[in-house]
Amino acid sequence: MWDVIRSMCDYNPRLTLTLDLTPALPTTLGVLSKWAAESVRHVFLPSSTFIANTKGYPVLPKPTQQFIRDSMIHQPTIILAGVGEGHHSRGGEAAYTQYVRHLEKTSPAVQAVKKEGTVENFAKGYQDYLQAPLQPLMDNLPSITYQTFEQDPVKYALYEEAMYRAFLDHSAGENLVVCVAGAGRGPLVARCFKALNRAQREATVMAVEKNSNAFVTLQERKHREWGDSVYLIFGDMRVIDVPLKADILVSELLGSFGDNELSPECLDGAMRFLKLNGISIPSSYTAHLAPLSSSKLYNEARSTKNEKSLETPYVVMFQAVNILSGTKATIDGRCGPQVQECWEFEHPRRDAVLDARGLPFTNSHNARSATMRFYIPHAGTLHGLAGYFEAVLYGNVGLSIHPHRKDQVSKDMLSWFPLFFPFKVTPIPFMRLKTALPDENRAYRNPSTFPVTPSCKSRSGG
Ligand SMILES: C[S@@+](CC[C@H](N)C(=O)[O-])C[C@H]1O[C@@H](n2cnc3c(N)ncnc32)[C@H](O)[C@@H]1O
Repeated sequence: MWDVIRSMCDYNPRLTLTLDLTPALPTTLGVLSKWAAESVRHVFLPSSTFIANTKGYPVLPKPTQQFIRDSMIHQPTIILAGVGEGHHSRGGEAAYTQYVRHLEKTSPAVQAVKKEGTVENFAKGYQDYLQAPLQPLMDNLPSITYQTFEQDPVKYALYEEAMYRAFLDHSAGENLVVCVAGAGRGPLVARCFKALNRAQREATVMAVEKNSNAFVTLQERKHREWGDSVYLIFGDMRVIDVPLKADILVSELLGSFGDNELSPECLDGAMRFLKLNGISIPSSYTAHLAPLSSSKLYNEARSTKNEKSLETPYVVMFQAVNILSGTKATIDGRCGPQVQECWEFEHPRRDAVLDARGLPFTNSHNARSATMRFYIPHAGTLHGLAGYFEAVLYGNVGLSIHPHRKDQVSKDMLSWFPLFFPFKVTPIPFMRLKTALPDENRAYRNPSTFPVTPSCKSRSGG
């Protein structure tokens, strides 16, 4: 019914919902998650929905408690009714209000926003805010963007750990050569020296950067901090030459969807800097997708009035969204898990065919496509896809924004929000239980078969 009304109103952003919690909630909470993707402004909560606890105070049944806690992230107005009707011996207006406040305070989502150092706290004010992804190859990033990157302690700690472990895998007497490709203002160079110090290894470090503004900071840091232990090389890694071949190439050219800041293309050029048995940090990265319902994000994408606004991905800190797919793969193997991997890039490419300069002849090896089949357990409307990435830096040290694995791999990492790929076609309603994505929504790189073309400003709330 809601879908019919909002479709008739052409998704007018002034249309909002009030949920009436008078009837008992369904026992399967998955059915309710769809409301997370809608503009629920009010929740109507009559005293008759409450039950009495052992001391006679009004409390809510467990499923309703969880639903209210989850909904608190959207800051709905809770309308209490019938609080003077004497349904509970220890009732009264204050008891009901205090209980609702308690649910708000103990809501994990609200607590995460209040806790310093969490992504949710860092992203305050950026929830569901659409940003164009960065294009660090085409654009020279301003200093303020590098400053935002550098606020992420987790990313740099993991890079340091990866370098440290890679250094330990070389013997102490070796004079290593490390190349930091795309060094920005130098945070990875600084971490490289920390890792060398921890591992008690010696290395010559080269830092390559094509952004003249960032290069000035590198020069200043060389002068003040690093001295002759660093060679600074200005230019595009796809064309320049470096004085030494490296054992380890360190880069951070990753986008929220893995390759969308053109890491594969840039690293193809930089592989010339590596010794035959040299390694890359990261060694690989994968892109992941899930079907997404969010009338808020869909409306935001449409509202820019730009013809291409529904043909471009956006970096977004998701809040009012619902992933439509089921959390597990189906037993018969027909449908994969809730979030599925679509493709991978590895560095260095062992199978590469290269020209005399060590560069690939074409870029066709970086083209990717994928077909995925998702299990959709509950009816809902598909507005687009959620995109995530994971990267292996070295060994079992990695980076991840995959919703199920990020906390194990790189908890509280701030650098990347997910991507939202809106669908240009009218939102697709799923009425049946088992549905796969329609065929025309498969290919990522081909604008004619996929309503989204990758354009690459910001990766997170910066
Ligand atoms: C995402 S930033 C990371 C910077 C830095 N490593 C950090 O972690 O703060 C990527 C950097 O790579 C540089 N870059 C991108 N493509 C490049 C290329 N082809 N050659 C040289 N530098 C490049 C950009 O200018 C930018 O400074």
